[in-house]
Amino acid sequence: MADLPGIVVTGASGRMGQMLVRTIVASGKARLVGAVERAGHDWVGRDIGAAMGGAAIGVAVTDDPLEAFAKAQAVIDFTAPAATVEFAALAAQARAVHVIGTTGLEAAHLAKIDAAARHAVVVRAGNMSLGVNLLVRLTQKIAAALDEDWDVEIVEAHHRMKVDAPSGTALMLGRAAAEGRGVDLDDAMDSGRHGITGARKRGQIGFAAVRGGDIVGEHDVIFAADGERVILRHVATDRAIFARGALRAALWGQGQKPGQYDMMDVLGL
Ligand SMILES: NC(=O)c1ccc[n+]([C@@H]2O[C@H](COP(=O)([O-])OP(=O)(O)OC[C@H]3O[C@@H](n4cnc5c(N)ncnc54)[C@H](O)[C@@H]3O)[C@@H](O)[C@H]2O)c1
Ligand SMILES: O=C(O)C1=N[C@H](C(=O)O)CCC1
Repeated sequence: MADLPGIVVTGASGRMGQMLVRTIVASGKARLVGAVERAGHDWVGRDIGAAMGGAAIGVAVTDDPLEAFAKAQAVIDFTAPAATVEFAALAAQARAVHVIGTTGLEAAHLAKIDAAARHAVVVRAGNMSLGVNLLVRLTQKIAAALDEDWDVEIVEAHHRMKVDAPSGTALMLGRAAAEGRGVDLDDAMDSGRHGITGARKRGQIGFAAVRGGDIVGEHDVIFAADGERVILRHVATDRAIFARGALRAALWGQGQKPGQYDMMDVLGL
């Protein structure tokens, strides 16, 4: 047991944080050695198992990430952009693999993560599920096979608490479609249409976001031409798919060279 890689979960009280704690503890492949929450959170100081409403598991929630990371071989981080940037520097300092599931990261955040990845292994993906990563590959292949007579639209739906749009997954799918077409997503992207938009421009990749209820995550990639449509769809019904992917990434990252990786590397897709 003591030989198993030790993992710290950040944002441990969150929707994904709690799912990760359960997944790691049940896995038999890793040990939970730390649970981090933001300073002032009322779970700080409590046993994470008890705080989640179950039996105590001997890991107290802390607001001191560096102290927690120093004991770990990996950090799994599904929090928020500002926190993830801070954790990237600290995980690199502790030489722990940093698995980043946080979405909504902008260029300035990504630059700091790149800097951390010069010293440590970082695995980052907007979606850690096997199904979505397969869908990304399929999207790229279909986009490469079809010309711009086929309009690409990405429609995503998530729960009412989600704070970023388009979703990280939608951006992965959009990037895959752009790559397949040999264009830059920044040039082709059309997101958040409203008002008198004018007709759709040829070659655009459109994004639309639905937010409501407890939707875990749904993504359609629509290729629409005159007279026919091809629709690729992924429906997540359980956050465990993301947590399993993240744990797999944390284990895969052990012994890899410093650098930035994604779930395609982990899954060998
Ligand atoms: N990549 C994937 O597969 C995947 C899957 C699901 C969710 N996500 C992303 O993961 C992130 C979290 O999603 P969620 O639904 O769990 O959100 P959530 O709001 O339920 O949880 C986020 C947690 O992070 C904590 N946090 C924020 N700042 C912190 C800090 N400085 N230190 C420690 N903890 C801090 C919050 O207190 C909260 O408990 C989002 O960006 C979401 O889009 C990614
Ligand atoms: O619940 C979320 O938030 C999710 N975020 C990721 C995204 O932005 O694509 C993955 C799906 C769930």
